[in-house]
Amino acid sequence: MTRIGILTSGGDCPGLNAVIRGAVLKGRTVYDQEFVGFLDGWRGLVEGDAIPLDRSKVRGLSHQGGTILGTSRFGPYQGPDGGAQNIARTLERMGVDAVIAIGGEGTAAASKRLFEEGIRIVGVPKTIDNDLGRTDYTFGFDTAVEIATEAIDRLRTTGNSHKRCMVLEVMGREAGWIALHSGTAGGAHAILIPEQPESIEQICEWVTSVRDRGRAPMVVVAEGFTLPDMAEAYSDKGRDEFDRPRLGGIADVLAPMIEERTGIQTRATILGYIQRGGVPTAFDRVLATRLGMAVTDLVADEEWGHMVALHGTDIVRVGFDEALANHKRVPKDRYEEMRIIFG
Ligand SMILES: Nc1ncnc2c1ncn2[C@@H]1O[C@H](COP(=O)(O)OP(=O)(O)O)[C@@H](O)[C@H]1O
Ligand SMILES: O=P(O)(O)OC[C@H]1O[C@](O)(COP(=O)(O)O)[C@@H](O)[C@@H]1O
Ligand SMILES: [Mg+2]
Repeated sequence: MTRIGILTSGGDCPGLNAVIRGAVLKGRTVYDQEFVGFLDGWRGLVEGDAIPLDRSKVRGLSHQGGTILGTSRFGPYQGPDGGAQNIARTLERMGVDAVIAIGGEGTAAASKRLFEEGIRIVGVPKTIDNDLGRTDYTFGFDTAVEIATEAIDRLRTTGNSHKRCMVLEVMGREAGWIALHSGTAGGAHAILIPEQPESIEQICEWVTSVRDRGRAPMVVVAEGFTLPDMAEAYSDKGRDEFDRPRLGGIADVLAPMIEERTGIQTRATILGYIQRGGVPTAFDRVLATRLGMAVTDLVADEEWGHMVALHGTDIVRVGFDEALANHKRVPKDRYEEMRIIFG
């Protein structure tokens, strides 16, 4: 019997629990695999802190947001017990044969390094930003887009009543997928993403033309968006555990600029962690369950160094290196497609 340790790492998102459930149910049923769950991401692996995961533990999990295992931005090379050699010893001591790491590009980069140093590890892609390469969609993204779209719908009615310009900030550190999709679904008059700088003059031109038609302008901005004169994304919250700037707040920067230049009352809303909380959509539950089930095949086939991914409607296998080499940002033509109707 193969004993597998599962961990969830990086930012959480709806669907993580559905992956865990899918893996445990299929692994037990088809391959007679046994599971433990490492707690709080890589920390649990490094410190050998795990709980047993049997059928009863994953019951009813597919609709539950968050992760029952906890997550963190702790790194596998961190601390006196970190590093591949120590981890190999810890796994042996715990009788764990293989690791399933559910995470984004940071987790995949760490997994790749561990794999190259001999750890039997496979992955499941996770990112709410949807920017991991070689997979069409990641679970959590659809849920975030639904939540952001509902926010736009709600902001519209209050914006219309007051004839105000409403600026909604959504997540998207380096990729503007959530902004592009929710802005498109909600009929935003301008969508601002990290990949495409827009000048404040251009933004105000769109806002003014909307007002001139008697409408209340709706602007959706991703947290990683920069104006042409900004060297980096707006951050006033210090740094995260991995020493990256914590983003958030660009909407508060833009709103007074728009108000001052256009004379239109402008209000900012930062959606924040609401996008990552709560129940996953049906789409995300299905995707997460399928990915969780498929990753047990990777372990059974000993395809270490690979992760499962969505291509069209198929679940396929891709190498960590391949996924990491293709950071999936919004292509110019996808942005231009919508930009035509801004304003
Ligand atoms: N290149 C790397 N080498 C080793 N560890 C890494 C690397 N990149 C990220 N990590 C670790 O993996 C954790 C998860 O990555 P992070 O980028 O925070 O989330 P995600 O996996 O969701 O992208 C990081 O906080 C860090 O501790
Ligand atoms: O939980 P934290 O560290 O505040 O993370 C916030 C960041 O996580 C994200 O949600 C993306 O996280 P993932 O790539 O890990 O899914 C970003 O959009 C946001 O900048
Ligand atoms: Mg990341």
